[in-house]
Amino acid sequence: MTGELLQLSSLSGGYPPVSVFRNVDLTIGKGEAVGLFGPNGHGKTTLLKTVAGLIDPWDGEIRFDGRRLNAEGVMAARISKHLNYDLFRRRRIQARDVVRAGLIYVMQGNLLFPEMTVDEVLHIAPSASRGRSGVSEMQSLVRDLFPRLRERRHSKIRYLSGGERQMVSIAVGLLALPRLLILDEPTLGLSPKLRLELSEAIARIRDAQVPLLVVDQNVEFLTSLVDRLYLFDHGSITSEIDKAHMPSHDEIMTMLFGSAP
Ligand SMILES: Nc1ncnc2c1ncn2[C@@H]1O[C@H](COP(=O)(O)OP(=O)(O)OP(=O)(O)O)[C@@H](O)[C@H]1O
Repeated sequence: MTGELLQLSSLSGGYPPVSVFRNVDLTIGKGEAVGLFGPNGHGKTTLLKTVAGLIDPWDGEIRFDGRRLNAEGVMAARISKHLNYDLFRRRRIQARDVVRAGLIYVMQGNLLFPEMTVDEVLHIAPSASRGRSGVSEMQSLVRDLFPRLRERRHSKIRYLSGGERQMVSIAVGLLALPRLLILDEPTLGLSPKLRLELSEAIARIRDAQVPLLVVDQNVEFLTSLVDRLYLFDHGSITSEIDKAHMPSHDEIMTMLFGSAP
């Protein structure tokens, strides 16, 4: 394995019995920032949740730093729709193992504990990085990136704006000392000013050498951020584009939809 951090090979999955993505081949090299762009509802989040160990893959391979994270073989059909599949069949991938390996997924929609304060949430985050060095450096990067969180440190999560919650979510991901940080729609639903603030913070995370996989609907943000961009359509990767050959917004729209809107 040469320099690959994440390697997905012929990965397929979905919500049984509905297939959502199929035969996905995707790699992220050490130190790389990679983007995934495509229409809504075509399976990007389902793919990311599968890589994060939240959903069992149906077929294919997830390798992280050369180590296989999912069990070998093809997932058999579900025996009964009335039974909890997880109760009688071993999971094919464990979210706990994925996190311990350093693959950290910041979900879409800021799923945080609403009754906890910012400080409380940020203090439990480093437990995922037990025994690894670099926590204080990461804490200092987080303080630099999101000074607003210091001002809001005694506030409960439920009282934060959408942008502030997104900052907390990304901060939690960083404090877990990711070897790869996956961000799912980090700028979704934010005002233009906050979107810019978040985009700049994510560019600084890239500059701090944290490998990234980012899904976002803002294609200009993605193309300026990443070393490589994958286009994703109807559950499959349709193109892989290098930074040196990055198309314009209109060209990407034409590649995906046949014409720019
Ligand atoms: N928990 C679920 N159970 C069953 N189907 C689901 C579930 N979550 C999502 N889906 C379906 O899976 C398909 C892919 O959704 P997914 O959220 O992965 O797409 P997406 O490309 O990330 O879109 P978006 O950008 O809107 O989140 C959609 O048809 C969606 O309705």
